[in-house]
Amino acid sequence: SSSGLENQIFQYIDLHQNEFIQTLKEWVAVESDSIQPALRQKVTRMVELTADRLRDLGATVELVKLGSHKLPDVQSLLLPPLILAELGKDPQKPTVCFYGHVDVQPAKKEDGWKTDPYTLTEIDGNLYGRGATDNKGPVLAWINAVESFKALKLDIPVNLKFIIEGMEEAGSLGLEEIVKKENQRFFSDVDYIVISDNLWLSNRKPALTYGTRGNICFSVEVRCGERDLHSGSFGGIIHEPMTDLIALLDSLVDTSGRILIPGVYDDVASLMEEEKKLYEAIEFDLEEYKNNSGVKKFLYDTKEEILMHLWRYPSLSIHGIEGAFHEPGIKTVIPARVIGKFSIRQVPHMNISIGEHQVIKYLQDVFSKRNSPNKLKVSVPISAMPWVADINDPLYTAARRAIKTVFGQDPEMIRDGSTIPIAQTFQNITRKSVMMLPIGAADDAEHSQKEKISRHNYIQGTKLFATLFLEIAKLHGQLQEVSNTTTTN
Ligand SMILES: NCC(=O)N[C@@H](Cc1c[nH]cn1)C(=O)O
Ligand SMILES: [Zn+2]
Ligand SMILES: [Zn+2]
Repeated sequence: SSSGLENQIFQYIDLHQNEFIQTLKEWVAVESDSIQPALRQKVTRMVELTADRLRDLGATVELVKLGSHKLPDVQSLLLPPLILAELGKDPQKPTVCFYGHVDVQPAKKEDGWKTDPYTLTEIDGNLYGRGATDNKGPVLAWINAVESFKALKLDIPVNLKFIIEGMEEAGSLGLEEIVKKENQRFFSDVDYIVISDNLWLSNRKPALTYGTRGNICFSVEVRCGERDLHSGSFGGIIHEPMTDLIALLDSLVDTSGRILIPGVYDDVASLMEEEKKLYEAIEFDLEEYKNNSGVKKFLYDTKEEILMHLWRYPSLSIHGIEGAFHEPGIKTVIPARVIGKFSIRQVPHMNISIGEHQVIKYLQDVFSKRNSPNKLKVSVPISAMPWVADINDPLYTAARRAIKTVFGQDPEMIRDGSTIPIAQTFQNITRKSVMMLPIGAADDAEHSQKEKISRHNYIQGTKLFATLFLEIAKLHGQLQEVSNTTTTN
């Protein structure tokens, strides 16, 4: 149950919920899509808007330049700056660093959105819009929590640091380098790192996340010449790039979802009895999860198989083909150059460079059997490692307590099938405790056409973060007591 202090904060948050939603609306309105080069300025604008908000809280904000990156067919493109901010520097208090991103996946009304993706629209208690849950809503919930302490003139019981980026959806370009560079400075006094960039496993039951899959993204280019050709004039007499590419893509997975690339499963951690029991104990409504997807049948029928194939086995997804004619109507063309995009979600203990080599070799072998004179080029634009944390870390204890206070129930301890590129880097480089504390529900449709966060989750999520500050402070007090006792004995 909540304390008097918590009740005071919760009341403030409830009373100001429409203002919090208004700010989310303003943030969603910025088309901060980090994938499409033409929208890069909007990402930078979004980062600046976030920096303004942090300054309003009284934080010291540094905008770190990340340089530029090279995209195929595009002159080098400026990366949006990275926000490093801090609020409070009391040596008696623990320091919590929040990581989030304010860039979004691409979205167009024509993709099948019922509402304009960049106009946050409330329908039946749900706030629809691109970035509502991934990740603008959670970033703002954290900021709202801080703002609530400030507005009530309450002492924030922890020092806060913020690392907010604008390139997460494009693989967190430039971020790893900064984490390494800042390890002895920005991160030196950080005790805990909290990420809130994933979803619960259920539409209603809160969760705490201790692992994510990694990802290797591949681009496979097949080219026959410099320009597209008329299929009447050349169809039937040339090796078509698209035919080669479709054959290559079709050779990657079988109908049961098994990846066909030799060696891919070699390093996957073996399944121990104890781990198996973990999946059996998890509360997971398969029907609800299926309904959320809108898909009638999954590749597996049991909860245990589904969870294992989301969290502890790799998967291969084909995302798209650049250069293919995709508009409505018929265009009788043979595209000269097509680029297939797919990715492999990696799990412990798979290795990125081994995975890259296995895939490149396999594609070259399949291609060489086709006797095609076309040019094949395989590249790896981005990759990220899987991450698994120790759930016995005190940070998880604090979060469990905060969840119990706000939601009245214990969280489901989960892993996530998606990727937070920087999670493992944070853990490896800084050696600090890293935790993912989601506030979005399983039906939030991240990356999809009906992305949303519910009003309830956004507001309760704000309360959760405020409570987490208090729980971490309590925990730190206890930890100090323990270490004092140890030294005096
Ligand atoms: N909400 C986290 C998220 O969606 N992350 C992306 C990151 C990524 C991975 N590969 C390319 N981008 C995800 O797809 O998991
Ligand atoms: Zn995200
Ligand atoms: Zn995302």
